[in-house]
Amino acid sequence: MTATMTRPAQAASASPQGVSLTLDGVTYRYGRGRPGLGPVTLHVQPGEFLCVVGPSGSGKSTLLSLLAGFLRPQAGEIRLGDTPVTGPDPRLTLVQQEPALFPWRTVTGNVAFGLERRRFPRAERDARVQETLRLVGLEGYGPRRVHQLSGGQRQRVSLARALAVQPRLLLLDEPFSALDDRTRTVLADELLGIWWERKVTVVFVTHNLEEALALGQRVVALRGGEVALDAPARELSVGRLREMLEG
Ligand SMILES: Nc1ncnc2c1ncn2[C@@H]1O[C@H](COP(=O)(O)OP(=O)(O)OP(=O)(O)O)[C@@H](O)[C@H]1O
Repeated sequence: MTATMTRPAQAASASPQGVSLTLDGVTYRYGRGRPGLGPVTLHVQPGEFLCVVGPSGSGKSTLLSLLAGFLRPQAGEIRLGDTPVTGPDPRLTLVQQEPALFPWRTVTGNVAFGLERRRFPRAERDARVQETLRLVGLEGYGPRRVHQLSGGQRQRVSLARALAVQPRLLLLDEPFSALDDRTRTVLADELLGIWWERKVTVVFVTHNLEEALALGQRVVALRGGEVALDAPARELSVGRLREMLEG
């Protein structure tokens, strides 16, 4: 990443919309060998912005799949607030590396998708779509088709779709890695603004150590499915993180 990002100085403060996230001895095994993840114990505060880094195969995707409720841990428990996560949970949404948008729908249709599924009344749905498009800088793009958009704009739509339902936990899986450096920096900066405005809890997975340090209040590094490091971003450097991950 080339340009600098300006992180709001403080954690999201008064009455965050975000919910706390707790992993208590969470373990997931794909087969008989070593666990793909775990055991992992971790607590994320409401409104906190956590970045998760780690080399290929360290368990990042497994962690997100568990948080999203796509996988169920064989041991331990995941909780949002006080409630265990036992499957896909309406309080959280996931933004993936490749925006999985519906090409036959307009931008509005894509952003409205989650609201339709949750049976929001038409007027509220329309208002939320407009508000969310403004939030991601796509005001006026509603009638466009997805194929008329750039990669960065498509990822904005994906982010808008995730935000429109006003999640209390936002999961992001390498959301900017397919974008060029400049677009990546602009979107990362905007994500920070959105986090600040919405006060949502964020878990952001990335390979990019600079991105993790620029965005996260706190960084967790996974190695071999376990937490190798968990520290405030301000106490870390790219060099220290690299050493930890390679060591
Ligand atoms: N479907 C699967 N079947 C068997 N083992 C798997 C499966 N998916 C992941 N694993 C194993 O679980 C471990 C963690 O993988 P995971 O995909 O979570 O890592 P990752 O950090 O997301 O990697 P990457 O950055 O390459 O996406 C690895 O050892 C991997 O080989």
